[in-house]
This record gives sequence, structure tokens and C-alpha cells, in this order.
Amino acid sequence: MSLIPTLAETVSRARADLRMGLPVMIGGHLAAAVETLSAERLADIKALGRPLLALTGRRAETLKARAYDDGLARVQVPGDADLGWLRALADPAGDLMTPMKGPLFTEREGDAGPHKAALALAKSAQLLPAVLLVPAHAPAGLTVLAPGQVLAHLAGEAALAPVASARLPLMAAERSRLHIFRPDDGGEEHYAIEIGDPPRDRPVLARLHSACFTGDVLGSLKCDCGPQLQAALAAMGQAGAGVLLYLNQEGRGIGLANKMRAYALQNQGFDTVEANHRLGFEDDERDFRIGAGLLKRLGFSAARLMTNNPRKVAMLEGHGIAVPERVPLVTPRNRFNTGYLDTKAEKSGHLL
Ligand SMILES: Nc1nc2c(ncn2[C@@H]2O[C@H](COP(=O)(O)OP(=O)(O)OP(=O)(O)O)[C@@H](O)[C@H]2O)c(=O)[nH]1
Ligand SMILES: [Zn+2]
Repeated sequence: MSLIPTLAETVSRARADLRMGLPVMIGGHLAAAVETLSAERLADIKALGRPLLALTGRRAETLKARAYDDGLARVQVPGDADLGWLRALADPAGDLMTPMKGPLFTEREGDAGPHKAALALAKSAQLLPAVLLVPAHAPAGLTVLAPGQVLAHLAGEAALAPVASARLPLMAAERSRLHIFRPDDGGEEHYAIEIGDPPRDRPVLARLHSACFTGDVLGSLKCDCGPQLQAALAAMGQAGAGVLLYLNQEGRGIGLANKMRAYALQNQGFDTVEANHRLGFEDDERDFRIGAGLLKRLGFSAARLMTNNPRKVAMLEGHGIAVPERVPLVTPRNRFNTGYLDTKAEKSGHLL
């Protein structure tokens, strides 16, 4: 029956539910994202039983809570815990002001499948990875998912379909086209800027650029994104051909709100990698398969890739795009980005 939602559609719906503060049902548990949870819903969840707070191993490490379930901690929630208590565990903004949150007790028995799926869903909704779960029967109207299905779907690759394309003369290259691609799972659209008419049977000068609102649009001095974007387009304009993929993976996949949380932590003295970890994220949450998929869709099988990130090269090669050449993309340092660039070189393996 084609009118029943598919798994992709149900997962997408669940993501939207969590973002607006509506719980979802995962594997017989009611699951609510702490970031968007209201006091009324918290009271109703507590009335159903004893909830557990699912946190990533990264967040648990900062909070000195034991993570027994391989990268995941299920924290016991005391009976008198209120929204403020939950938010303080979810959000590291106040960690330095109020360091002692514990002692926190974590579950070791029982199945952590629903908790793992709920955290993966919260991350994919670009919310703080902190979800309250309680065993319950599904109240009418909530989105219902099985943990295995959620995890399998999120680990899979969304199919991207071309939606529209048109000529777009740029300062860097007058002969340019912008192509829009839309995933079939309700996720973010991604863009391809095709410069000139690159032959499909030769390695194309290519750049996989992850969105950076602060750098690309505002001209932030904290990172190298804006100058990299302009330098890549200029190089392609000069060469007369190239393709720049503009991937909407803001903040290395954690979203702009979480990136600003990470910046606030950087103001407290943490570096870009530590900040992501304290928030409960990995330092890079991007899915680089999207770039390989788009290049293939555009008809390319080899790229001269403009990047300093060896992981991008490896991921393309692992997903069917040969990279015969890496073209370095080094932009000027300033006093605001020099620490960031050093951290990328030291901790993330960037070749700078
Ligand atoms: N979470 C987080 N994301 C950041 C920070 N600074 C920049 N970003 C994001 O990092 C990404 C940088 O993307 P890219 O320049 O494509 O990637 P890269 O891994 O640096 O690799 P190359 O530039 O190709 O060498 C963008 O999505 C930015 O929004 C930060 O401090 N924290
Ligand atoms: Zn940036």
C-alpha cells in the first residue's frame, strides 16, 4: 500500500517530532529530546515510570559517568530531577560554573537498543544528543519506530535526485551552473556549482565544501571556510572548468545551533575538537558519502580534489571516485583562526 509511510518517511517525521518537542516511540520506549522537552511533558513522562537519560559516551566522559553500553550511557534520573537538572546534563554551557553534577549512576543491565537509536535520531535532528526514555505503551498519535530500523536507516545512504539547475554567472567564473539535489529522506538539499563544461572522462578539479554560515556568508575570521570557498571558485574559474559541491553539513554535521554552542565553549578555552566532544558529538559528524554520490550523479569518476583533509580523499576513493591528485587549499592565517588551524593539523590530520 503506497499510502502508508515508508521507513525513510517515518524516520524523517520522528526527526521533526523531536525538534518540536514531541516524544516518539522507539522499541517500546517513549523518547523525548531534552533540548526541546517541556516541564509538562517531563511530568507526564515521569508519571509513566522511571525514565533513563541516554547520553553519548563523549558527554558521559565529561560528566564522569560510566558508559557501559559502548559509546552510550543510560543515566538514572532521580525522582526529584527537574528540567534544569536534565538540561545541565545535556548542555555543557554551565559545566565550568557548576562542575559537580554527580555522582551519576548509570544502568548496566537491560537492552540499550532503544537508547542508542534515540541518540542517533537526536543527532540526525541536529539536537543535543541527550534523550529521556521510559518504557511505555504508545499513546495515540506518536510516531512509532523499531531501534534496528532507525539505526539501519541512518547508517544508509540517502538517494539524491536532481531538482533544478540553471546558469548562474559568478564573479569567479561567468560560465557556471547551479544544480540543486534533494535527498529522498526529507534531509537537507545539497548543491553543485559546475564551472565551464568539465569533460566527464577526465579527473575534474573538484572541491567538497561543507556549509559554514559564519565563514561563507558573514566573513568570520575564526575559520578558513570563506577564503577556501572563494579560492576554490577562483581556481576553477582560472582553469576554465571544475565542480564545487556545497554540502549542507554546517558545523561538520552538528548544525549551526550546536556549532555556536561549540564556539561558546571555545570562548571558555576548549579547542574545536574538545568542544564537540563536551557537547556529546564526535569531532566530525559529516557523511562524506554524499560528495561521492553527487560526483557520480554528475557523471564524474575521478577528481583532482582541492582539500587539506586526507579523510575526504580516503572517503571518495572508498566510494567509487578515484583521486589521482590532491590539490592543497591553503588560505592566510590570522590571530583568530591560527589556533583552529593548528588543532585541525594536530588532531584531525589536516595537511597544512
Ligand atoms: N563543529 C564545528 N564546526 C566547525 C568549526 N569551525 C568550522 N566548522 C565547520 O567545519 C566545516 C569545514 O568544512 P571544510 O572546509 O569543507 O572541511 P575540512 O575538513 O576543514 O577540510 P578542507 O577544508 O577540505 O581541508 C564547515 O562545516 C564549518 O561550518 C568549529 O569550531 N566547530
Ligand atoms: Zn567555517
